[in-house]
This record gives sequence, C-alpha cells and structure tokens, in this order.
Amino acid sequence: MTLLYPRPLRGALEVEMTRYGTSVLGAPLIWFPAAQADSDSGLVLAGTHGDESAALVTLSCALRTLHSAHRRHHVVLAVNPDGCQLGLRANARGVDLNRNFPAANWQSGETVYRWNSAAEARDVRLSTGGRAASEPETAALCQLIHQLRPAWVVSLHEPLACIDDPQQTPIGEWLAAQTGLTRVASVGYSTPGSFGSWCADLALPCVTVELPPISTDEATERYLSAFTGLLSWRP
Ligand SMILES: C[C@H](N)C(=O)N[C@H](CCC(=O)O)C(=O)O
Ligand SMILES: N[C@H](CCC[C@H](N)C(=O)O)C(=O)O
Ligand SMILES: [Zn+2]
Repeated sequence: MTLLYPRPLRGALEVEMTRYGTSVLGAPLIWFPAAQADSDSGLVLAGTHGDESAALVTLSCALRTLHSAHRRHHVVLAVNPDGCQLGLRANARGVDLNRNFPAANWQSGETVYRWNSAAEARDVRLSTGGRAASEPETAALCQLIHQLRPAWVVSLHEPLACIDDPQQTPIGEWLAAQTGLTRVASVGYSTPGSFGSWCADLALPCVTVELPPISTDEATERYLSAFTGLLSWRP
C-alpha cells in the first residue's frame, strides 16, 4: 500500500537531499535520492526552464505527499535554480539549458522561444551556450545521470499539453492515461541540444511531460495524484 501524508502534514519538505553541483550564481544543485532505489529506478526532473513553475511546484507537492519510504524514483526539482529565482526560461547567463546538452545535434548560436501561449511567433532570443554543456547546470546534471544510471527519465515542462514520448515507453503510456494528456512522438519543432536529444544519443528512455498552460493552484489539484503515483510507479 502506498502511504500518503494527510494535507496538514505536507507543509515542509523533510526529505533527504544531496548536492550535485553549483549554479552560475552559486546556488546548490540538489537532488532527492529515492529511499526505495533499485536498478529499475528512474529520475524525474523539473525546473529546466525557470519560468515553468506549475510543474515544479506540483512535483514538490508530490514529494511532500508521498511517504519517502515509498518513493522509488530520484528527483531534481530545479535543474535551473537561478532561472527559478530570476523568473527566466534561461539560466543566469541567458542560456536555454534545454539547448545546451552535449547531444550530437547541439548547435551553436541562438535559439528562440515563445513569450507566452498568446504569442504567434517564437521570437524571444536566447543563447545555446558557448559550447555543448558549457553551463554548470547542464554539465552537473549529465554527470549525475552517468553516476545514477536511471532506467528512464521524465522531464517536466509546460505549456504544450502533451506527453512527448518518442520511444513509446510504458511510463509514457501510464502518464498519458493518468494525466489525460495526448501522447505524441515529437513536440512539433526541432530542439537541438535538448535533454531529450542527449538521452536519445545514450539510448536512455526520456519522456517529456508538457503540462497545459495552467496556474500552480490548479496544477496542484489536477495533477497531484498523477505526480505522486509517478514517484512510486512500477512497470
Ligand atoms: C509559452 C512558453 N513560454 C514557451 O516557451 N513555450 C514553448 C516551449 C515550452 C517548453 O519549453 O516547455 C515554445 O513555444 O518554445
Ligand atoms: N518544450 C520543450 C520541449 C522539449 C522536448 C523534449 N523532447 C526534449 O528533447 O527535451 C523545449 O522547447 O525545450
Ligand atoms: Zn520548458
């Protein structure tokens, strides 16, 4: 049986945390090891884009809801803590971390993103970094993944409202059923140097959950049960 804390006891984040690096501005990069880790354990990531707070906060709520003893998968809540603190998609040097991974398809120069869901064009400029994995947040996450060797990774984003699951994985199928989001093989535009591209090079299954445009308040109602289930998911 999976034990959940009653709501009055979900306030503080009292789970073991470990540092895996330091951000550009000197913030600790933190991961939350799973108590029930084994060779089937996966890794769940949020906060790669620091302006996508609904997914990050809902994942934090799930960590505070599930008894740690029942958590089977590792967690990084904020891949990009400086972006979270500054309210940026990018890190503190203006690099979109999801274009900075050392994938074979990494591209130098600029990348663009959509200002918000109402904007017609993807026209806001960011950098992809001076070289692949130039950013400490990217390099440290790659190192952590090589150390942990997770069976799969789920990367949380918003607001594209889909489950991006190019390899059609069991966990992608489960996430689509739990969230009601449509499972797709691509987000529909190219993402050179993205985390998913890097995972594909390593043959590491990666599913990207794109929440819809949603407030944190609503996401913590609509998706808490799916995210709590994700942390104790069994194939
Ligand atoms: C609307 C949002 N600011 C945004 O940039 N949307 C997508 C990317 C979403 C994501 O990275 O998860 C975009 O259009 O590039
Ligand atoms: N909205 C995300 C999509 C990520 C797609 C995923 N397949 C990956 O490669 O990380 C972005 O623009 O960064
Ligand atoms: Zn994103």
